[in-house]
Order: sequence, then C-alpha cells, then structure tokens
Amino acid sequence: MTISVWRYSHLALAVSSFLLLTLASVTGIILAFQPVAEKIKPYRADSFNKVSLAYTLPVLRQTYPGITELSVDANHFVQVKGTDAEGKKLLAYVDPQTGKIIGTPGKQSEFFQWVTALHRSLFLHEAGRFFIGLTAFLLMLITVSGTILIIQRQRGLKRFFTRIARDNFAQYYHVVLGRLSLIPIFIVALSGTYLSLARFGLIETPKQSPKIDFDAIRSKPEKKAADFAIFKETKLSDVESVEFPFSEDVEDYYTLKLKAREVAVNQVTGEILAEVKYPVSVMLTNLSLDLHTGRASGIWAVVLAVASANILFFIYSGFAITLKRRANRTKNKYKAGESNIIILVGSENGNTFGFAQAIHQSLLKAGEKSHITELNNYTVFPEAKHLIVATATYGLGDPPTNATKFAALVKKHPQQNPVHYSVLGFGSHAYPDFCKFAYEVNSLLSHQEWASPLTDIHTVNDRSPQEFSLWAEAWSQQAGIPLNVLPQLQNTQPKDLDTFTVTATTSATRTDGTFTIQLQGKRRLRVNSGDLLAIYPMNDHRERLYSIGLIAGQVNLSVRLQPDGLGSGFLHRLKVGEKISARIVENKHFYFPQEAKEVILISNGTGIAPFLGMISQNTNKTPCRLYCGFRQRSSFEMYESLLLENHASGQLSSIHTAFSREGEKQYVSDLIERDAGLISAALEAGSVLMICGSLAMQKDVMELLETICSKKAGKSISYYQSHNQVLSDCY
Ligand SMILES: Cc1cc2nc3c(=O)[nH]c(=O)nc-3n(C[C@H](O)[C@H](O)[C@H](O)COP(=O)(O)O)c2cc1C
Repeated sequence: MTISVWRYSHLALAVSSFLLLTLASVTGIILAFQPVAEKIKPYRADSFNKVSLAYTLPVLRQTYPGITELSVDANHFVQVKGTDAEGKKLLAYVDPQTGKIIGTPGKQSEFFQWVTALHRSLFLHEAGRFFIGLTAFLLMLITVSGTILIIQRQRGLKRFFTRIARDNFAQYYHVVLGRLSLIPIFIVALSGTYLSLARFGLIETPKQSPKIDFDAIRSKPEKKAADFAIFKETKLSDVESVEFPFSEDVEDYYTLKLKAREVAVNQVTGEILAEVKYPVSVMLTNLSLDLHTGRASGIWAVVLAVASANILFFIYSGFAITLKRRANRTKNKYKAGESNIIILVGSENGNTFGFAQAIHQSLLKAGEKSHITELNNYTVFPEAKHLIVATATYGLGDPPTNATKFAALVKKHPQQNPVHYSVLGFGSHAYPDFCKFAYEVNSLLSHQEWASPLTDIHTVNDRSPQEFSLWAEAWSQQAGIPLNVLPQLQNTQPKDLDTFTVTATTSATRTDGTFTIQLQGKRRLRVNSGDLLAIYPMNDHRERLYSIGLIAGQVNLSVRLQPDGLGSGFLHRLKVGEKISARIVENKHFYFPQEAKEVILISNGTGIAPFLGMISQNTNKTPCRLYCGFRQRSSFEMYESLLLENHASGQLSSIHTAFSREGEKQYVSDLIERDAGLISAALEAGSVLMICGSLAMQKDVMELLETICSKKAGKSISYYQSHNQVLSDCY
C-alpha cells in the first residue's frame, strides 16, 4: 500500500511538472557550459588564497592612481575600474601581484543571456519566475519521493546501493541513474527553490551598509596601506569588491565588501570605521547561486550538466515505465458475472498483464467466455469454472499493488460453485523470495472448499517464454481447452531439435503399463536430471514433455502408457536403434540442490524418473532419502537394482516404499505422516524437499506438510517454498 502512495505521488509530481522541468533541464545543460567557458579564459589570478589586500591594494593604487574599484569574481578574475594614467576609462583584468593588465572584460554572450532569461523566467517576468520556482520545488519533492521508492525497492536504507535486478531498460536505468544523481539533483532543486523564495522576498536578504560616525574619524597615527591590519588579514579569496576612497580626504574611506561582511576602513590610519555582518540568508543566497549555477567550480558545473541530462532521461524513462504499466489494460468482451474462465492478474509493471492477455486472447479465440481483471477485483464469479491467477511478486515477497486485497477478498467472497484453479507465478531468482506471493495465493486457494487445483503451481523466472508455455501446456491438457499462448513457440514447426537414438527400452508389461526408455543424444548436450525432454510425436506443434533422469550420460524416461496417449504411445512404439527428434527444455528450478544438509525425494509412479538420475549423479553423497509410491511392487522392481546399488555406494541414504494396491495398501503420504517429525526438523535445518509425480499426490503431500510444519515448526509450507526448500514438478 505504502509503495503505491509514494509511487502515485512521484508520478503526479512528475506529470504536473514535466514540461517546465524539460525546459529547465535543457536550458540548465546549456547554461552549465557558461562557467566552463568562462573558466578556461586566461585571466585567473594565481595564489588567490595567499595574496592579501595589504600587498595588492598599494600595487594597484600606485599603478593606477585613478582606480575606483577592484572586484573579484567567481572565476578568480581580478577586475579594476577607474581611469588610467592618461585619464582614459580603465576596465581590465589584472594580475593582482603585479598590477599588469592581462585582459579586457568582454560583453556577456547574447546567447547565454537569452538562455538565462528563459531558464529564470520563461521571458514572462515575475509570473515566469514563479512557475520556475514552483518547478524547482516540485523537483525537490520528486527527488524525495524517488528516494523513498528506491529505499522501499531495495528493502532498506542499508541496501540502498546494493545490486539492482535488471528488469527492463527504462526501469533499470531510472533507478541506477536515480541513485547516482540524487544528491546533485536535490541540490539543484533546493538551491533553485531557495533563490526563488529569496527573489520573491519570502526570505529576507537585507544588505545594509556600515554606518560611519564621521565625528570620530581620526587622522593619526598615519600608516601605510601595506601595514593596515585589516588588509593584512584579508586574502583576495575573501573579497567580493573593494571601493577605493574618492579623494585623499580622511573622511573618504575604503569599503571592503567581503564574503561575510562589509567593512569601512580609514584610509589614513587603517582603523575599521564600521562594519556590518551579512545575515545568514545573504550567505545562503550566495551559496545557492554557487551551487545552482556552478559558477564557483568547473567540475561542479559539469556535474550539474550531467544531472540535468539525467532529469531528461528520468522524464523519458518515467513515462516509458508508466505507459508499460498501463499497457495491456483492455476492455473485456464478457462481464465477470457471465464468464466461465476468470483470469486474475497481479502485476506492478504490466509484464504479467502481457502474459495474461495472451492467455485471455487465446481463450476468446477458442470460443471461451474469458474475463481478465486484477486480483484486487476478486469477487463472486457465479459462472466461473476456472480461475487462473497470474501474479508477480514484489518487495519482500509481497503482492503487487493491485493484489494487496486479494487474501481478504477470498475470505470474504467464497465462490458458490466448485472452481478449478491454477496459479502461475512470475518472479525472478534475483530476489530471495522467489514467487513467494504466488505460493501464498496457491496455498490460500488450496484451503478454500470450493477450489480444486487443475495444475501444479508453475513459476516463470525472468518472464521465460518456455516456462510460460510449460504452464500453458499443462493447463490446456488438464482443462481440455486449447491454449495457444505463444504462437511463435507452439504453432510453428519445432526448431533446433536434436537427434536421439533409442539405446534401450522395456515393454509395458507391468500391470500399470509403466515402461522405461533410454536415449542417447547425437552430440554432447547440456542436460541435467530434472530437465524435460520435449518430443513431437506428430511432427507438428503438439509437444509432449517428460522428466529426464540422466544416468551414465543417457537420457532416461519413465513413461506410463496411456490409452490413446499421443506421447506415451509414440515412445512405446520405438525400437532400439531408432532415431527421434526432440529437444531438451531446461528446468533449472527442479535440479538437485548443489548445497543442502539433506535432500528428501518424494515421488509416485513415473515421477521417480528424474530422481533416479539425481541419485546416480549424487557423487558428493549428500544425505538423501527417497520416499516413493507405486501401485504394485512389480513397478518398483524395475528400479530396485539401481536404487540398491546407489544405496550401497552411499549416494542414497534410505529408501521408503509404499504400494497402494498391495500389502498394507499405503500411499506415499502415509510414509510422510509416519516420518512427520523427521521431515519437519529436516526442513528447519535447511534441507530441501523435492516432489515429482501426480498432482493429486502432490496436493495430499502439501496439505500434510502444511499441517506438519505449522504444528511442529509454527511455519506455513509456503515459507519453505519461498526459500527454495520445497521444489515440485508434478503433472
Ligand atoms: C522492486 C522489485 C521487487 C521484486 N521482488 C521480487 C521478489 O521478491 N520475488 C520474486 O520472485 N520476484 C521479484 N521481482 C521480480 C518481478 O516479480 C518480475 O520481474 C515480474 O515479472 C514483474 O511482473 P510485472 O511487470 O507484471 O509487475 C521484483 C521486481 C522488482 C522490480
């Protein structure tokens, strides 16, 4: 909720000021070149911080008896005014140590004058100045709200400068450059605001002249200017200007305008006749001018130019982000109340909407009454048969802004009819709480009486189209509704296929019709146990996926022959030596963990396939327990010798079997219940639990684990899921 308040404020401020901000930034970039151009002129005084007035003033007065004023500007150029020895007008830059003329001040560039006027007042005098001042103030607020958004995004001030996950170009650089130019932009905004307030008299900047008591002026003791204490202690770097006495009359005096005060000095005795200290507001005005214009430092002027250019980029990227967020919000053809399929979307930046739209459009094309809306619009859907939740995760595993009310709404509005649900989580492994919110949604729905899962929860890392299509395939198969979400992936002839040769196969002689098949890739392939083999039985877009167990470099599949099964029938007909075209689909989320205290493998039926490979590859001998369920003992026997071999070599710590149609008639969940204490303690200690097999088995096991974990460890199973301790690949 808070993220949205700041986000909307940030956006509202940006929208209300972007035109003037663009103008101020463009002119700001141009004006930043002015001090740089000035500073490269060769009039700069050396030893500026060392030379005192006691040295310079006598030299200048001797060289130019008609001198009336000396001034020092931000570029460290020393300028003299008055008349020269021949009585002609004197206006020149001089070397303060020798008095030698080193240049003549030129006229200010008309171009810079024009740009300055535009930058300050839009050529609209006071009204323009007001709008520019307001823009500076809004920029200050934008900077503050932006900082808070970055702190929230980075989950705290301490992590402010830690790595940023790259989302998309505009978003990534909006944050990266925002962090870098935050301080200069804030300074520009603050100093601009201050100067405007001072200009409009809302901050008083009175500059009074020293009041001199002429009756008290003394003409003794006479001293040389070089011996005046005030001249000795005043360096050129402190001076803004010095007005010379008009005549030699003792009542005429030096006026020193310094950085912090104005001093009147007796020209005969060197006494201080009077002085006025400037109020803090005047000093702040000077400081603001230095900071806002970059006149005091060429490097700072360049920083200001870069910061102004960044503002332009922020305007562009900010709008790009907003437009992306708003994209894909289409009107529905069918109302929520009349639709059979409801797609609920949780999205912060619009990407998830893009995927959800693909589902929606495909369903509409297939003649389904589909309705798409945000998770926060959840209500009773009287005609719904399917609920598809596609949601991203944000913050500390939090819901996106448009999904924050979902949990409360689900409790408030139970559906009146049974509804199948399927959750598709979008997230990124760059964040520690991968797809946590999607897991929470899945867990929440699994507890609703009216809800039954149609598919296992699927996650999509970094918007992987392949992972997305895996979900689409699973959903489509279960629902019996065609779903062509990615025509480029699914409708075209499969590309980049590899050739595999059948090296062994067992016939489906088991009563449950299970068989195994071994394939050897023609070339060395990047494949791991847990990856999927995609086959195309009809050589068209119809793809079937099987979990791979990699044993001795060979792809091993366990398949149950289904009546009229497209994929299983195709594989079953293959003979040793035959070749097929297929491709490996990476399934990284279901790899045997590199580091884990212990790994607990739970499977039923052919779900054992990837585990056979993982155990065979467990040469590090990570403690590993296998719980596997089959209908009959005979189904287990085809894996038994391999498992016993691995057990003997220490790659498998223990084997626990359950047979549902023989002996004690147990399910794998009965074994989990039996070892509840052990499993809960293992999860608490950081072990990883992997589940592969049927969705029904997964549902039972997950429900059981939920009860076990909340009873024994006081935690929901979604806690372990979001910490990658519960991995599942069910179908
Ligand atoms: C600030 C921020 C925080 C994120 N936090 C998480 C997170 O905790 N867990 C996760 O899996 N993904 C996280 N993500 C990744 C997004 O969920 C992912 O990029 C998603 O595809 C964005 O979808 P959307 O554009 O629809 O919002 C985060 C992304 C951002 C920008």
